[in-house]
Amino acid sequence: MRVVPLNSCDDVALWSAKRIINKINTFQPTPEKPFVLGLPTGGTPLKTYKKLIEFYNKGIVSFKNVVTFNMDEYVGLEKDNPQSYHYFMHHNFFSKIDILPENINLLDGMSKNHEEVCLNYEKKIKSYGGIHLFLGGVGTDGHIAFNEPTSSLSSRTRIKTLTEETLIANSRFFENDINKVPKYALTIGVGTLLDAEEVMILATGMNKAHAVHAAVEGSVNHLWTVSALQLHKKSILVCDPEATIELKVKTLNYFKKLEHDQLTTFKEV
Ligand SMILES: N[C@@H]1[C@@H](O)[C@H](O)[C@@H](COP(=O)(O)O)O[C@@H]1O
Repeated sequence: MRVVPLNSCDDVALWSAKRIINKINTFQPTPEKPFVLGLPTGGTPLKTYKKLIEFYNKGIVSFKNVVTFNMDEYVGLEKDNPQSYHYFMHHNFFSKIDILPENINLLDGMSKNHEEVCLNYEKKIKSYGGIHLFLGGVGTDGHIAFNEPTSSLSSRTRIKTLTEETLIANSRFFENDINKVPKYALTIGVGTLLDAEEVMILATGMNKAHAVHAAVEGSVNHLWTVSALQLHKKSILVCDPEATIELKVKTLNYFKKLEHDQLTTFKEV
């Protein structure tokens, strides 16, 4: 695992946006060979989306030949509900770039047949040959997407019941009323995430420190699904200083030195 300890959450946004852009531009996507990008919602990636939009406006990147798959969606929220992840993505990102509507994929939380929706999502990802880069955040309890503690580490896209901790954490988007937060969500599985060529998880703020510790220094286990990153060939965890406070000094220094050497020797993100 590569851990990238940066100086601020703004640096996390810039670094992650640059990495996405480098990946897309190096790939040189075409309509026949699109770049396939997995995307999250949440407060953490918002700044990355803003940076990507800035780079798009400057003509540094185009999303015309990019296909996206979002990680998850609440069950029972209409697409135009401001708390739905459909709304979040359109409002904060898709409406501000040149992505083609037919290239956007999100799970349908209003469907009558969740199983079929989830199965088709997996099939569609496969039909593109898999995801090139999956961007994600992490929950305070270490969940990735909505893979709550005890989710199978080989799970695929499916419906999940949200834990009380997640309901409480996400109630900030629902007038701080836990009863208004949907109890279920459709989510890609840990296995779906691990299939991506590269996984980049962002962690900012002190409330993510325990999750970062579990991901980097804990053992692989289903209570902290983010720890499954340890099984991935190319996973990157990009952190601000607050998110790394539970790491051992020795661990943190090792990764800081690696990144310093990377910058001075290879001059690349
Ligand atoms: N399903 C989402 C996750 O994908 C996200 O990573 C997490 C953390 O969100 P935030 O970045 O707002 O802390 O929240 C939700 O539970």
